[in-house]
Amino acid sequence: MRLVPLDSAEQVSQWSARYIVDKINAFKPTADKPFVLGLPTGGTPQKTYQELIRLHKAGEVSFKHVVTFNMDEYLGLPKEHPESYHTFMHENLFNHIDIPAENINLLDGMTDDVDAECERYEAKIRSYGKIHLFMGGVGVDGHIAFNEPASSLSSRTRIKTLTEDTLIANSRFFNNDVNQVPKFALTVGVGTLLDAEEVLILVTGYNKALALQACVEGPVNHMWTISALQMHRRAVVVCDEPATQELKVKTVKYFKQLEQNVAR
Ligand SMILES: O=P(O)(O)OC[C@H]1O[C@](O)(CO)[C@@H](O)[C@@H]1O
Repeated sequence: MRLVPLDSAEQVSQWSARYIVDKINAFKPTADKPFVLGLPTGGTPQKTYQELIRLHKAGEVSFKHVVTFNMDEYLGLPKEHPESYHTFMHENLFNHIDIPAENINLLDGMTDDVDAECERYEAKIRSYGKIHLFMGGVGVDGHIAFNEPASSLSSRTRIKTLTEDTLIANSRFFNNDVNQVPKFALTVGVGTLLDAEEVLILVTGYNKALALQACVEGPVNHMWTISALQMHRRAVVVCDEPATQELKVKTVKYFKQLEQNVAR
């Protein structure tokens, strides 16, 4: 695992956007060989999306030959709902870049056949071979995508019941009313994430400190599904200073030294 400890959330967004842009450009994507990018929603990646838009407008990157797969979607929210992840992604990124509509993939939260929808999504990912880079965040309960505590670490795309922690955390997007937050979501599995060539996780804020500790220092454990990253050959975790609060001083120091020496 590569941990990149930065000072602020601002730096995390700049670092991650630059990382993604460099990956896309180094890949030299074409119509026949698109770059396949996995994407999250939530508060954490919003500034990264703003920075990606800025870099796109500055002519530093094109998304013409980028195919995206979002990691999850609430069950029962129509696409047009202001808090659907479909709306979030269009407002925060897709409407501002040159990605063709047909290259955008999101789970259908209004499906009447959950199993078929999840299988369709997995098959669509397989049709591209693999996801080259999957960006994500982490929940306060350590979830990666919506893989809540006790999710199988080899799970595939499926329906999950959201935990109380997640409902409370996400109620800020639903008038602070926990009853308005959908109770279920469709989400890629931990196994789906681990299949990506590379996983990039953004962790910001003191409320994510325990999740970061579980990710970096804890045992691989289905109660903190973010810890499954320890099984991945190319996992990059970028965090701000408040998120490191629960890490050992020695751990942070070591990873900072690695970043200075750029030998991993
Ligand atoms: O960034 P936030 O809003 O804290 O959300 C944490 C994570 O939970 C999710 O909303 C659920 O998948 C992710 O999209 C996000 O990375």
